[in-house]
Amino acid sequence: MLSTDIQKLENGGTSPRETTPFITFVLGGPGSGKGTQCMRIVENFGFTHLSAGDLLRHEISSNSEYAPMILNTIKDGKIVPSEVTVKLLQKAIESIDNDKFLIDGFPRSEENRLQYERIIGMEPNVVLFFDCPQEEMVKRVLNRRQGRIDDNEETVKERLKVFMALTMPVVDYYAKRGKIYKIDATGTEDEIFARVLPAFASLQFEMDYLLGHLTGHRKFTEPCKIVRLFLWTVWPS
Ligand SMILES: Nc1ncnc2c1ncn2[C@@H]1O[C@H](COP(=O)(O)OP(=O)(O)OP(=O)(O)O)[C@@H](O)[C@H]1O
Ligand SMILES: Nc1ccn([C@@H]2O[C@H](COP(=O)(O)O)[C@@H](O)[C@H]2O)c(=O)n1
Repeated sequence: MLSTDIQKLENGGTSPRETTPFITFVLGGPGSGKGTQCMRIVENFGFTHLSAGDLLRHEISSNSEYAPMILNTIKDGKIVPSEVTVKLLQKAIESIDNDKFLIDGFPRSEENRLQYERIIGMEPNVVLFFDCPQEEMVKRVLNRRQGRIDDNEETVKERLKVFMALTMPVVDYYAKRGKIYKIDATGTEDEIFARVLPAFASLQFEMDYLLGHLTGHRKFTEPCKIVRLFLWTVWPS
């Protein structure tokens, strides 16, 4: 039996949320600092952090029927089949009482993205992309020392290949749709967070409006987006 009741979800077991949550996808290569910056965004902006990698690692440690497949896929630096990852995300989103989510390390491929759209049925509101040179990412991964099975030279090489071949097309897709906030992920954690802050500051009004924390008319949504993009253009970091 799955720890996450994937089967139950396939049968429509979990009740849908009443409000549409504000979804931020967080992308970047291995070791680019996504998880580190997500923790700070959570502290400052009240998001719930859902790391796709953590959800998959949780499946391994809870010995679900998918555990051996997920373990081998992570060990090889490849991508777990999208239906598994999306069901885990769906279950988490539907069971957590918050209306703002940071979905970290997802979508890793066009297949991930399409499966998410098919099952969850909505687009992300914004996508943060942590842009980091490969040699810096490798250095950070090899210094992480948290006992991760994929933090070794061989797997990180494969993860970088997968990132360039499968994840970058997703970044390009969202860039074309005007949803990408590209963050220079070099420097100290503080310096990087100082670049993240203006992105969320410029989104605050739109988030509050969309989530019904402000009163007003729906026609304000488009002007909000224009103001947000303007602020981001003149003051990106
Ligand atoms: N700006 C930084 N400078 C140096 N080290 C950093 C910086 N930001 C994060 N790190 C460290 O680099 C390692 C990788 O960071 P983190 O886990 O946040 O990256 P990630 O993008 O979530 O990685 P992955 O996709 O592999 O899970 C961690 O050990 C973290 O403490
Ligand atoms: N959408 C995803 C996310 C992750 N994986 C697998 O987990 C590994 C670790 O992910 P992190 O985000 O914690 O770095 C990753 O290399 C993949 O093997 C996945 O398949 N799909």
